[in-house]
Amino acid sequence: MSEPLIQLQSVGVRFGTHDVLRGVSLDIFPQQTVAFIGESGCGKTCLLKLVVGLLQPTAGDVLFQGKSLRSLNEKELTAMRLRVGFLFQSAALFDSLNVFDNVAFGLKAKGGVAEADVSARVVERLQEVGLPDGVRVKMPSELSGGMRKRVGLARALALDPNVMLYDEPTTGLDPVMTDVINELILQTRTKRPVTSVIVTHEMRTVHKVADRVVMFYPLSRLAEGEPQMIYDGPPDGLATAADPRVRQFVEGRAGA
Ligand SMILES: Nc1ncnc2c1ncn2[C@@H]1O[C@H](COP(=O)(O)OP(=O)(O)OP(=O)(O)O)[C@@H](O)[C@H]1O
Repeated sequence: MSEPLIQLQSVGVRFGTHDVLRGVSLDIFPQQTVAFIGESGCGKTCLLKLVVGLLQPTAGDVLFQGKSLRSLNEKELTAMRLRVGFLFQSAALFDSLNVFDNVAFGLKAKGGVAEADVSARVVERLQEVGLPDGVRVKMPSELSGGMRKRVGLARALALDPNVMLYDEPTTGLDPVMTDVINELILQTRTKRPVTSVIVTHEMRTVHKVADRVVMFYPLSRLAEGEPQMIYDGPPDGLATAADPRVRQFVEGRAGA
């Protein structure tokens, strides 16, 4: 197997006296699509933030291509982040910019791309996520939730990222739009050699797009020393997982 792209080594995260993650070790390999699942508050979003250095671990280390994020200076960290696309739950568009400028934002900020090339790239990405041409001049407030998600995805893809991070990409969408976004996530990974990490509550999304699932358990409900990762395997192994907490979760039953 190739070298891991992202490595978490005995990572811990604590806010004040509140321990959120403890002793999490995980290797993510190039072109994997990994889904992080687990009940609310178990630290999934913190894990995404750790991967791009938006959150510093209070213990252990996070490595990107074998290099500790701690060892990167601000310039190197920025260069690394430019290789990572995000799609947040709210799509996080700039409300004062139209769709074109939202999608172009990263390209312009990065610099060194000719105006005509920026335009061509924006048009291409909007087409890729299935948005009609006319959407370019619309403001985010004029768009439906599903369209905002698509614009968010187009924006994330504009920089041709090596890594895509999705934080609950289908939460709050109707079943049809959920399917559209799942398809787009799939399409994104079949079109390019991208490594994806998806935080989601939606089992349909897990089954449709992930090739690996990691389930986390809230530290507050674990005994000292018990591992926080309670499943690491393919989606089709979830229903028959040895750990009853995993089966309970995927069946949507409340745990103990
Ligand atoms: N900046 C912060 N300061 C203090 N506490 C924080 C901070 N960020 C996260 N937390 C706490 O860490 C815990 C885990 O948060 P996180 O958002 O990673 O959970 P999650 O598993 O993604 O939850 P959800 O599924 O509800 O989004 C929560 O208890 C949260 O309140």
